[in-house]
Amino acid sequence: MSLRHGVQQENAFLKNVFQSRRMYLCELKEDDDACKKAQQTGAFYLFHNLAPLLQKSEHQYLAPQHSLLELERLLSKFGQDSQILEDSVLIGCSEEQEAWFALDLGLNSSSSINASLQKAEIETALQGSFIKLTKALFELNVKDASLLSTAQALLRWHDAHQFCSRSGQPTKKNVSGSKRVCPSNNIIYYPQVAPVVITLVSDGTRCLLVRQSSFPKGMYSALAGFCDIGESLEETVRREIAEEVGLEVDRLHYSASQHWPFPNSTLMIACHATVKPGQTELQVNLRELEAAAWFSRDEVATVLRRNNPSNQQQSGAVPFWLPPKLAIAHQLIKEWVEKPTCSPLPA
Ligand SMILES: NC(=O)c1ccc[n+]([C@@H]2O[C@H](COP(=O)([O-])OP(=O)(O)OC[C@H]3O[C@@H](n4cnc5c(N)ncnc54)[C@H](O)[C@@H]3O)[C@@H](O)[C@H]2O)c1
Ligand SMILES: [Mg+2]
Repeated sequence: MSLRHGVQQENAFLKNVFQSRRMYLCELKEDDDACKKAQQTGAFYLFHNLAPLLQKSEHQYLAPQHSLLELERLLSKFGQDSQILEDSVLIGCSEEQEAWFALDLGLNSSSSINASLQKAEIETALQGSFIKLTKALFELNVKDASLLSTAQALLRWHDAHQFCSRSGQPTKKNVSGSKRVCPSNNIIYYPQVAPVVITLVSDGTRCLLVRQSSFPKGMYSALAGFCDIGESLEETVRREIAEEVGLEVDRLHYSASQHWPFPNSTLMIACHATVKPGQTELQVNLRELEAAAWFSRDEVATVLRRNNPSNQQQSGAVPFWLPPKLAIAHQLIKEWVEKPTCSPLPA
């Protein structure tokens, strides 16, 4: 077998695995019986008031999985019936089609008659701790960070959408948690995503970094803003940049996107934008930003190389730091530093 043929076969195999995983997830989302069956052999990630159960291992957190049987034993140990399991949501599946679910033991949902379980007691029983995602996200591996972010967003959405906004009646979740339905009028509610554009603005030689007062001390990032209803992404980019720093965008191009769990789960759409040389004077909107400034490629490259606030405090040499690797702002900034001459598309 030639090398090329071998690579083609492997690619075809990977494509099949990906395809069958997608099809399986699609079936579980819509088919309540299939999803209930998948719970029997599936794995559960646990939360308490939207904080995931984690175990500390050396320099990172691990997210333990539990089987349905283990959960039923846990609930019975605490004198709870297993009705709370109906609140679990489907968050993904393995290549071997083991379905993954998330369940919050601390939220009092309408479908659960159980009082929320005591956090400390569960932590002791499961040898872990419920840790806020804001604290743990950057110490998780990429797969767990993504799964737990999705899980938290879905659990939060269900917790906040238990009643129909038309009839006021309780809505009912399907088994997978991909929707809720109002039994009195059949209105279907689907989990919502708020789109946000995040843009790294450049004048060709420098990039614009900004600070909000809510950012950790010393951290600068790219400029971000929520899409208004009726806007295209391009319109949002132009409006946000005009509103926050008073600049006019010349060209922009799309880079990548990311689900972001903070503060309430958004879809971050990342772009690069350029302004015309000579039109770089900033009018910083101090209601939105604490500071905004142009930084040279060398300054940004230096900070990227040693991007850890504590390192910088020790040396005292670098006055600011950038978002961590997992954040799409970091990727945008890295792209700009590494590909200074990438040609922008017309907006
Ligand atoms: N992943 C990353 O790298 C990264 C980097 C920077 C910012 N962010 C995220 O981008 C998001 C938006 O940035 P921003 O705060 O500059 O946005 P912004 O400039 O639009 O300002 C926020 C304000 O927009 C209004 N708003 C409009 N629609 C909203 C909605 N659906 N939800 C909440 N507020 C809404 C509110 O008044 C809010 O105070 C933040 O949630 C932040 O966490 C992510
Ligand atoms: Mg903003």
